[in-house]
Amino acid sequence: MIEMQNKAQTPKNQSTEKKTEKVPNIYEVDDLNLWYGNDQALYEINMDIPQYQVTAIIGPSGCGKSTFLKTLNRMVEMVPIVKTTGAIRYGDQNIYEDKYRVEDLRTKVGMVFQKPNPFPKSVYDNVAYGPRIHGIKDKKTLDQIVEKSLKGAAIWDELKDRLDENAFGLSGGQQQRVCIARALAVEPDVILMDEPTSALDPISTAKVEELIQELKKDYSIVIVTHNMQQAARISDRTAFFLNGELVEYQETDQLFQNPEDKRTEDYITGRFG
Ligand SMILES: Nc1ncnc2c1ncn2[C@@H]1O[C@H](COP(=O)(O)OP(=O)(O)OP(=O)(O)O)[C@@H](O)[C@H]1O
Repeated sequence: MIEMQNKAQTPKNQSTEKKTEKVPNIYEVDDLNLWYGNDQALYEINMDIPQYQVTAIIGPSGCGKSTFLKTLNRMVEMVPIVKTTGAIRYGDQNIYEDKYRVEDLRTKVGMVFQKPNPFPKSVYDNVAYGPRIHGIKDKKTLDQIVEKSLKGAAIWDELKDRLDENAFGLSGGQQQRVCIARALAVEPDVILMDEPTSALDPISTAKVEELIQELKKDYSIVIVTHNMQQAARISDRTAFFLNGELVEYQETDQLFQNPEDKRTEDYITGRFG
């Protein structure tokens, strides 16, 4: 557990008191190891991820950032040669236990990828996709979900008159916010983001960063980023990975201003990576 200003004890959408309390964790990662075939990509990762905060994962290319992110929704298992040991607790359950239903996890954990990946469908159908899969057919309910999700992704005003247009016709920044709306539409608890702004221009990047700050009131966010300035701007806690190890995990200000590990210092001062 982490001592810091609490934003998490209150239910969603309620104002939060500023007081120092323990922040509950959304995930607790215990001794996680991961191999692709014989190659180990993650080593003994222990990490508590706090609820209703932004947790950034930084580190040089190939250090295991995306792999780690994809362990949090078990998407990493889509690679058949993957093997893991250890545990990731979500709530009171280990999501790597045989009996855990991965479908349950998928409704609670949304994911946004590096390149905007809308479906070749209308804006409306992109956002309504998840709810429809979950059996919602009523048009009025779907209309409400689409509006709420696009508002949540700060793109309703831009798109409310273009809901029938193909999402492929939108700008990259708009596409990415539609993808965020698509993730929000199934009302997840967590949003995993894998370099969500690396394909965007600076203005769209600023919009998505602003949006992330809004979203953390209602969602727990874990974001992989190559961009250290971005991690410093938007995250509450930052984890520095190197060669598959979690070298340092701190409150973001502390990690960037006063890192404990020499390797972290070398990385954030640009000595490698
Ligand atoms: N599908 C896969 N099959 C085999 N090895 C993989 C696979 N995906 C990743 N790896 C290996 O696992 C290690 C970690 O890769 P990962 O993509 O998680 O790193 P990363 O830090 O996200 O890198 P980048 O910043 O370049 O995206 C690398 O050595 C990579 O080659």
